[in-house]
Parts: sequence; C-alpha cells; structure tokens
Amino acid sequence: MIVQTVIDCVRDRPTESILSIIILYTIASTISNYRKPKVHHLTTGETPVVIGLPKSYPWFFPKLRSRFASFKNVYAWMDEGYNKYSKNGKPFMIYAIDGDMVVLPPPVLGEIKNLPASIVDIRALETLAVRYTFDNHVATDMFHIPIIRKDLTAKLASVTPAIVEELDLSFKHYIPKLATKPDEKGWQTVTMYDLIIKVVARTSHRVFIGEELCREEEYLDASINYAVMVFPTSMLLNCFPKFLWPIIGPILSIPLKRLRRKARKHLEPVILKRIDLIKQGVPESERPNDLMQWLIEASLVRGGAFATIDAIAVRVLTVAFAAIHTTSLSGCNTIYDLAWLASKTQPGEQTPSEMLREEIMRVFPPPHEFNKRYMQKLYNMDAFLKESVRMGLIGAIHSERNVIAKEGFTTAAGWHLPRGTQFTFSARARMEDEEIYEQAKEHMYTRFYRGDISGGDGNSLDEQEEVTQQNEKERKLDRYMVTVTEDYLAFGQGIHSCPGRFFAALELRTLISWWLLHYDLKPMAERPPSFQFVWIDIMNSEAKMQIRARSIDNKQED
Ligand code: HEM
Repeated sequence: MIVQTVIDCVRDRPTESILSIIILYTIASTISNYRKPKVHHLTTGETPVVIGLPKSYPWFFPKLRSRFASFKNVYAWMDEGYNKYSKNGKPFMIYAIDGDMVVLPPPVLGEIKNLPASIVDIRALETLAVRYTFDNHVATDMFHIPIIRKDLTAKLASVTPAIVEELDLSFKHYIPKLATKPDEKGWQTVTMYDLIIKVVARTSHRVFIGEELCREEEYLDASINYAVMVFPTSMLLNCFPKFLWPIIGPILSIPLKRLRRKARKHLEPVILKRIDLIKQGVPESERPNDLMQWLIEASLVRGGAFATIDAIAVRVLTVAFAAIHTTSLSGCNTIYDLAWLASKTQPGEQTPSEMLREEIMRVFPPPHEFNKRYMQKLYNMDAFLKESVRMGLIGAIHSERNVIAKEGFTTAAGWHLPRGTQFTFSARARMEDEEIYEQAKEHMYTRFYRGDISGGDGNSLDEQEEVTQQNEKERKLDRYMVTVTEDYLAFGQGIHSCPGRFFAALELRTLISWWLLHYDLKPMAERPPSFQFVWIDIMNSEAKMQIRARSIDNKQED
C-alpha cells in the first residue's frame, strides 16, 4: 500500500519527488552528522582526514557523491590514505556506499585484535547483513566458528583420504563436462573458475556433510549460488539506512530464501535421519563423524528454534559460504599464476609447475599416497600458495570491527573512537608495501620458502604453532601459508582470524598436487585481470585456459 502510493507519487510528480528526496536526505544527514560523536585525538582534538571527497563543487553533496564514487575508487583512496596517514601512525576516513569507515594505522591492530566482543564487535554481521542473508540464529550465536576451529582442524589428518578421493573423482567427473573435446595435440579449453568451484564445493561438502549428499548436483548448485548471492544482497541492503532493513531486508533476500528451500530439500532427510540416531541413543562412535553431525549436536544442545531443520540447514550453508568461494578463488588464482609465470620462464629454466611437480614426486613418490603430515613437507608448494593468496587478496581492508563499548575505545596513541564507530585496517596497501615485501607487486614464489629453516624433516615446526613474541625471532618471514602475522593479512587477525584456514591449506595443497600430476597448463601471457568493486577485489572468473591430460608421452617430455 505505502510502496504503491510512493510509486504513484514519483510517477505523477517526478521533479517534486526528486527535490523532496534531496531535501529529506540533507536534513537527515545534517542531523545525524550533528549528533554523531566524532573520532578525535584526545589531546590535540585533531580528526581523521577524509580521503575521496570530490574536488569539484565541494559544497554540493560531498558525502553523497563520495559514497557513489566509492564504487570504483576505494582501492585508490586506500593507497593514498595508507601512504599519507597510516604510515605516519594516523587514522583516515572514507565515506563508502556502505557507511563511514575509519581506517586505523597498523600499530593499532595489536591493540584491538584480541579485544572481547563487549568492546569491539566483528562488523561482518552488518557488512553481510547476516540477519537477512542467513538468519537470526546465525547472527546471534556463531557456534559453528569454534566447531570449525577445533573439531574440523583436529580431524584434518583423518579426513585427508576423503579429500584426496573426492578431488580425484570430481576432477574426473567435471573436466569432461566443462572442458572442450581435446584437439589433435590433446589440448582442451576450460573456464578454470567454473571447474575449480565445482571441485572445491564437492570436495569440501564431502568433509562437511558426507558422501551421501556431496555429489547431489542440485544441492551443490544451490549452495554455490547461495554463496554468490550473499554479497550482492548484503551490498544492496547496505545502501539503505538501517531503519529500513526490517522492511527491505526480507524483500531483497527472496532469491536467497528460494535457494535455501532447494538446499533444505536435500539436507532435510539426512538431518532427520541423524537426529533420529541421536534420539535412539546410538553411541557417538557409531554415528557419522563430520561437520554436519557436530553442527546438529550443537544445535540440539541449544534447543528451541536452533534445533529446527531450517536453522540447521542455514548453518550448513553458512559454513559453505565461508569456505567455498575463498578456497576456490585461491585455487584458481594459483593455477592462473602457474600458467602466467610459465610464460616468463627463460628457455632451459625450470617452470614453477615443474619445480612443484618435482617436489610432489619427492615427498609422495608413486603411487602418490597423500597424507596430512607429509603435506607440510611440500615447502615450495606452500610458499607458492601463500604468495598467490597474497597477490589475490580478496579485500582492500581486513578486520572490520564496530566499537560496542559505551565509553568507546581509545588507542594507545590517544585516538578516541566513540561507540558505533566502524573501523578497519588496510590490507592490500599493506601487503603491497615495499618496506615490508620486497618487489611487492611481483609474484616471487620463493618469497615464503622456508624449507631451509625447518631442518627438512617437516617435524621441527608445526604449522599450527602460533607466532608469539618468544618464537617470533626465530622465524624467517612467515612460516606456513596459514601462519597469521600482522603483515600477512589474508586470513584476518586475532580472535576472528579465519578458523578454516588449516582445512583450506590442506585442500589447496591436495588440489594443486592433483592438478600437477594429471594435467599440463599452456602458459598464459598475462595473469587474468580482476576488477575492484567498493572494498572487494573480484577475480576474473571468465578466463579460459588450455589444459592437457598428462599422458605417458607428455610425462616423458618433462
Ligand atoms: C583460502 C581460503 C580462505 C581465505 C583466504 C579465508 C579468509 C578469511 C578472512 C580474511 C576472514 C576474516 C577474518 C577477520 O574478519 O578478521 C575469514 C573468516 C572466516 N573464515 Fe575463512 N578463509 C578461507 C577459507 C575458509 C574455510 C575453508 C572455512 C571453513 C571451513 C572458513 C571459515 C571462516 C569463518 C567461519 C570465518 C569467520 C570467523 C570469525 O568471525 O570469527 N574460511 N576467512
């Protein structure tokens, strides 16, 4: 009714409507600016400089114009702010389409990264509009996070055979479906991202929900599409003021609800069967032992609405969302890098693929029985993956947080952030800082190589070891791909650092190993360019690659 009246009004009196909207916007933003406490320095009273305000007609809706300009300019603004302010220990601000963001200098990271949610809370709840893109239960209790961090990570060694098997089966299943027929020399064309996302989705689901469901195409498509839809839906919702979310949120999330129903159709019978097993008192050792089982058990413990099929199904989709795209992007970028770097190799030089293949043959000689312990000995592979993830960083920023404490939060350097301040840190600009990473814009695949400090036995350094002040000195750059340091930001920081990175590293090492043992890549002249949209770097998912099965003959050519 209200919506119809508004539409009629805009249609009948367009000029008056636009003028009214502009006046209303001006009044609302003047009031909110006036009332909102500002970030400031407690002794000097200085406030952060805003980067990205329009230079022409600066009096004409500067904030609004800046918000629209943020769609394509955030990365340039972040570079400017990082070099001018962050490196001098000062914060700066950006008026982005999804709100005002304070970007803090890197030293503050150490102060906030382990603060409890009562002082600073993870902002993903709002960035991703979790209440609308997932549901209230996920927004209020993220119990899947400790399950991933502890239970899944603890099980990695025992799930490795399942990962190896499912990767093999799914590559063999999807390559004939997605690649063109081999030409006379055996070369096939494939859109690599389409292949990798299918393989990663199926393999991850083998570990998350078991063999029974992981090969169900309709379910896999629903979960992949769900993950794809979350970002645009939340981005769109973030363009509206928060008070409109309860009205607009349910409308914008209709396509997500449709996909949820599709996924639920497949999950429901399995969830019901597993709940039955628990109710019948089947001992734990005889029940399935995978992520879905742990999620069901934790949901039943919470009871009430948490224990419904809907809530459990959405929880499974939440984990899939966090896991599948991130891992597929990293895997696909790594394959792009292998093909691109091969084109830069001089005649007679070993290509990166050859180097990695040689290492795989040494660590896992035929019949290539992969296991988790020895996976850690693939030092070149780990260094390569770590560098590809650094180069393919998915965001301009990391560790977005909201100040929750009533009294706000004051940094050691005296910057006061009032309650409600949204803040973050530079990720891309920091990871491309020449003072931290020599030739930062180059893919130096031996940058993180650390076989030389590990004694070569793979036992002296455990990749799950935390970097602490005590052991910091003895490390050379960073250790493993999964090691989180304040200069390696691909997995976030502190208590909210990615809990799934150990699983991702295992899956990626297995995936690249499988690839190198079974297929060749035709060198690509350039790395397929990605494009940037507000805070996110959207990788090139359209790039076509030439691939060729490694027959006995090809292997001999190597
Ligand atoms: C290469 C692959 C991956 C990358 C690059 C990646 C990256 C990240 C980043 C940057 C964050 C945000 C940390 C922060 O806000 O400080 C994060 C959080 C998270 N990731 Fe990952 N991730 C990957 C794989 C996975 C996988 C496989 C899973 C699940 C099995 C997963 C589950 C999560 C979850 C649940 C969070 C939220 C943590 C929290 O809020 O405390 N991720 N990840």
